[in-house]
Amino acid sequence: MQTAFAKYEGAGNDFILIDNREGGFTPRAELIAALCDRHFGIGADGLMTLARNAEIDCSMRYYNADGSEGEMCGNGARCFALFAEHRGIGGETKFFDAADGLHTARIRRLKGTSGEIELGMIAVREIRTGDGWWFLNTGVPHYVEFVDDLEAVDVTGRGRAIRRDTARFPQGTNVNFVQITGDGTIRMRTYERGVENETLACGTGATAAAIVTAFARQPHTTDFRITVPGGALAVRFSHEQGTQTYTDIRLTGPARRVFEGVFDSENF
Ligand SMILES: N[C@H](CCC[C@H](N)C(=O)O)C(=O)O
Repeated sequence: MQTAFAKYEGAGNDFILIDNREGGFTPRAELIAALCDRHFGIGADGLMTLARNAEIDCSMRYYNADGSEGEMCGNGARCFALFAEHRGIGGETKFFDAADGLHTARIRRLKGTSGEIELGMIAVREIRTGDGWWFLNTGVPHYVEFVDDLEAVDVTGRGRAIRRDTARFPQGTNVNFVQITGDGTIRMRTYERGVENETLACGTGATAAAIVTAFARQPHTTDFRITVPGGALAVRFSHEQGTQTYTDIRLTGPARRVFEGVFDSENF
């Protein structure tokens, strides 16, 4: 069967988007893994489907490059909102759900096939702390550790070991290494669960890193600029001092359509 797709990226985190309003695409794990393969497929960190929703603009479902389902993807959801815009779905603010709950995304700027998208994230109400690490859920699980020299970190090696530490993190975890560069400015690198490698950016990871930086190091800062290998993201939120609750979390950053095409599932 022939299926139309579009390829998007957000700060170098790249995705295959499928408009599945007619329901013709069945998201089988092996097919998704084959499509995301960078040598034998289209190549992507993940795949998202857009489906109808009777109450809001549409529904997003996210699958990692290995075919596993993730509850949420911050960069993916910004690309998803731009994809919805390109398909004429919803207004300037899009309302959609992902497996972690309801989201809004505001299209802040459009230029050619690119845009700047501000995405509402689910609230964070709990941060676990261990010896030199923090763990929280910003839609998917994230481990955060501060480092002095980001370039020197073996992100893949250390990321893989922490990701597989199911005694501490039963559902596995994404792993973020964060270097603080100033008040409200950080740099980070992420090892992604489900991609099983370092990626160029991670939106839920940037959100987790900003919140942990505020929680552990900069209690009065609520607005962060985050530099990642693939670009820059911004995160801001509301916070009541002395609590672990972070609400009105907004992730802002770029999204871009790179190309469109058609694949034949029989070839995969
Ligand atoms: N790249 C994504 C995260 C994908 C989540 C996935 N790696 C998982 O934990 O299942 C982001 O921008 O937030």
